[in-house]
Amino acid sequence: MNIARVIVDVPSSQTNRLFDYLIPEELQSVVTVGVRVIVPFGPRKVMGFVLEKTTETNVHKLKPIQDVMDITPVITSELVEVGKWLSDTTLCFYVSAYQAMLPQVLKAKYDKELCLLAEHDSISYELQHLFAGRGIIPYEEIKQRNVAYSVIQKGVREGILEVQYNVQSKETKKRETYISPAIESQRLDEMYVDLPKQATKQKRILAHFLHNPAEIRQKELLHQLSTTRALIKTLIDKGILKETYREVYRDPYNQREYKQTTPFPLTEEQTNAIEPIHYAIHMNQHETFLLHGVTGSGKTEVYLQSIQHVLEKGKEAIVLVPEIALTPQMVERFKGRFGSRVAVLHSALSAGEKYDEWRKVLRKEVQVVVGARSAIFAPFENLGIIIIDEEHESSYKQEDYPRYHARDVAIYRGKYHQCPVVLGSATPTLESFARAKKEVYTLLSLTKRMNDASMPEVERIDMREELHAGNRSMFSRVLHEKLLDRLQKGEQSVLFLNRRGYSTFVMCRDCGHVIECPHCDIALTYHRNTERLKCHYCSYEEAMPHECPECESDSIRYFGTGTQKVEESLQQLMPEARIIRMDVDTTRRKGSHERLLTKFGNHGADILLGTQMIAKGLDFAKVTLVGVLAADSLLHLPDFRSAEKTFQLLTQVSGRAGRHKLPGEVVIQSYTPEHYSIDLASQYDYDSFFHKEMSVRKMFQYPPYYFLTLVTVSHPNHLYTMDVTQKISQLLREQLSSQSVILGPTPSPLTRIKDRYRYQCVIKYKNEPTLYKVMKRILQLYEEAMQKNDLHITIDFQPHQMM
Ligand SMILES: Nc1ncnc2c1ncn2[C@@H]1O[C@H](COP(=O)(O)OP(=O)(O)OP(=O)(O)O)[C@@H](O)[C@H]1O
Ligand SMILES: [Zn+2]
Ligand SMILES: [Zn+2]
Repeated sequence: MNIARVIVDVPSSQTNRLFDYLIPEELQSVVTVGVRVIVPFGPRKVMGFVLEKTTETNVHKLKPIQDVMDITPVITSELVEVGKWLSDTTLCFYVSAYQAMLPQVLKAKYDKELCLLAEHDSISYELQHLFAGRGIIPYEEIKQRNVAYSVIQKGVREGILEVQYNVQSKETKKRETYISPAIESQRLDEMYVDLPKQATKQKRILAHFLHNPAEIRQKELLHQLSTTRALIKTLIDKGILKETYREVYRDPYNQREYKQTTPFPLTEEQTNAIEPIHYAIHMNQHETFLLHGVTGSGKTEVYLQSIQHVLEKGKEAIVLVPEIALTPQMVERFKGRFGSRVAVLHSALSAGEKYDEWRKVLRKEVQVVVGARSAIFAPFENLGIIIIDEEHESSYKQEDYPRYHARDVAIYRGKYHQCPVVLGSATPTLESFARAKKEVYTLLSLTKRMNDASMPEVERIDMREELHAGNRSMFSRVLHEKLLDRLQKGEQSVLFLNRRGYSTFVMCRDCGHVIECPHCDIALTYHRNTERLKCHYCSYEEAMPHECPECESDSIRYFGTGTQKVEESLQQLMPEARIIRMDVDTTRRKGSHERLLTKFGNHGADILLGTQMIAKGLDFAKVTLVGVLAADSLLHLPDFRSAEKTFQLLTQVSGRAGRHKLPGEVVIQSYTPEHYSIDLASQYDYDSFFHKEMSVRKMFQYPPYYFLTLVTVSHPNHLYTMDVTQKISQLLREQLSSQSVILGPTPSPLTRIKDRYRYQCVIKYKNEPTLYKVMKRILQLYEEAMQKNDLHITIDFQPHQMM
C-alpha cells in the first residue's frame, strides 16, 4: 500500500500533525515528498504538503488523495526539515512554515495553465490530443480529459511542457516567437527560384534562411531585414516557414547591460579575512564567520571572491541584503561578476517576477541568489556558502508569523549543508559580536578603508546652542556653510532624516491638543500635497482641520519635520541647489528609486535628501558631505536597542562620505550630542561602544546577557485584554522556573492599533528548558478564544520590536 503523510492547510493545534492518505494508482508516480496535494478533510477539501511516503499506517479507513497541485516538488527534502525546525523554534504551525518558504503565486489561488513549449507534431499522440492545436490550456483539462499525470510529469522534465500560474497582470505570459524554415534547404532553394521576380521581399526572407537556417527571434528578423509580420505570416501559411514559441522570464534586470567585472587583487587585510572562509569552503565544513569591516573596507569584494570559490566547486550561494539596501548598485555588483548565474529576489518585484526568479533556482538555472529576508529559503540543494550582509539590520527578523530570524535559518542550513555562513557588518549586533568574542563565531576584521582613505571627520552640533544663538532653522550654521561650500566646488551632499518619530503631527498652539487617530493611539501625520492627515498604522485619514476640535482656536498647526518640509526649507535657504528627495512618497512607483539614484549618480542634483533608505549601500565618488539632521530621534523609542540602533545608523550614514578620492566630512545635529552612542559613533569607536553598551545590558538584564520573550495580547475589549494578559502572566509565574523574571502585564507602547487594545508581558531568562512547552500550553488554552472570539496572542522569541 502506498501512503502519503500530509500536513494539511488547517492551522490549528489539533491538526498540526501528519495525516495519512492513500495514493491512488494514477497518482503513484507524481506524489512525492514536497509536492502539494488536495485531500479530503472532514467535509472539505484542503491543500496539503506531502512530507513523507510510507507503506504502513495504523489508520483503518484511509481516504485517497484527491489530486496533485504540483508536477514537481516545490519543497526540497532539506526544506522539509527546515520547516519542522522552524515550527518547533518559533511555535508556528507546520503548514505556516512551509507557506512562508514559497513565492506568493504558489500561496494564493491563482489559475494554473499548462503550456506547450514544443511543436505540435513533435509531441506524443496523447499530448496532441490534449492540446488539440492550442498552445496553452487550462490546467484542469489534464484531469477532465483523463490524461495521466506521469505523462505530464515526463513532459515537464523534458522541457516540452510548463506549468504556469496565471497571475492577474499584463506581464504573465511572456513568450517570444521564433521563426525557422519548415522545409529542407534544398526545397527552400527551389521555392526561392520558383518565386516570381517581383516578390523581392519574400525572396529576401528566403535568402536569409538559405544562408542561416537556424531559428531566429522574430523581432530580430523583422529588424534585420526590415520586413513585416504580414510577409512572414504569408510564408508560414505557405508552409515554407514555421513559428515556435519560447517562454521568456519576466526578468526585470534582463534589459540592462551589466559591465562584466573581474576580481580585484585583494589587500592584505582582505586576504587574511578570506582565507579562513576559503578553507571552510574547501573542507566542506560549517563555520559561522563574523566579518567586521568598517564602511568602505571592501567587504563586498570578500563576498564576491568567496562566492567565486563556491561556484568553482560546483556549489551554490545565497546572499542576503536588507530590503532597503537592495539597490540597483548592489545588484549590479553581483550581476556584474556572475551575470546570468544570479537571481534577484526582493519585494519590489511583481508576484510573477518573483515566481520566475524562484523557479530559476528550483530548476538549477542559477547558482547565486541575492535577496531580502525570505530569500534564505531559496530551494538550492547544494549550498556552498550563505552570506548575510549588514547582519545587524532588524529587517532580517520577520515581524509577522512565523517570527523567524534569517540568521538562525542561515546557520541551520549551513550546518545541514556543511558550509560556511558569513555575517558581515561595520556595526555588528551586540549578540553577534559577543558570540565572536566567545569564539562561537570566528571573527574576521577589516579595519581600513580601501586605498587607506581615512574615515570622514565627524563634527557634532548641539542644536540647543543653535537655538540660544537665535538660529531657529533646522539647519545649523555649520551645516549651512558646508552645504554652500560643496555647492560651489561642484561636490555632492547627502542629508539624512530619520523617518520614525519625526513625521509631522498637528498640534494646537493654544491648548496643546494633538490630533490622533480615532482607532490607534498615535498622532496623525500631516501630508502637505493632499492637505490631509493620515494614520500610518491603519490608513485612516481625514482633512486638515481649520480650528482645534478641543478649544476651537484657529492656531492649529503642523509640527515636526517631514522630508517634504525639510526640502522646502532647504530650497528657501539655497535656491540655487538642485535637490533630490527620497522617501516613501517619492519612491512609491516602480523604478523610481533607481531613477532618482541614477540621476544623483550622474550629478543631476547637488543634494540627496532622504530617510533610512539612503543610509545604506550607496557608493558615489562625489559625495563629500553627509549631514544628519536629527540624530536623537531614534534614541527615545521605547526599545532597549535604541542606543545600539542609533550607533549603527550614524555609522552607516557617515560611511557614505568620502568613499573614493575626495575626503569626506560628516555633520551630526542633535539635542543630546553628549550621549555615548552619538559620541562614540562620531569617533568610529565600535569597541568602546560595545563595552559600554554591554555593561548597560548587563545592568538591566537585557540581551545578550538574558534572553527575552515577548507575549502580546490584543482584543477590541480593553478589560478583556487586560484580564487575559494578567492570567497569562500568572500562569508563567506559576509554571516557569524561579530563575525567570516575568515583567507585566503592562500596556504595549502602542496601546491601541486598529481599534484593538494591546497588552504585553516580557519574560527574561537565562536558561528555561520548559519555555516552549509552557508557551504551547498557553496557546492551546486560549485556542478557542482565538478562533471564535477574535483574541490575538502573539509570542515572539528574541523580539526585535518591543512595540
Ligand atoms: N581589493 C580591492 N582593490 C581595489 N578596490 C577595491 C578592492 N576591494 C574593494 N574595492 C573597492 O572599494 C570600494 C569599497 O568597497 P565595498 O563597497 O566592497 O566596501 P564595503 O565594506 O562593502 O562597504 P559598505 O559596508 O560601506 O557598503 C568599492 O568601490 C570597491 O569596488
Ligand atoms: Zn486647542
Ligand atoms: Zn489608525
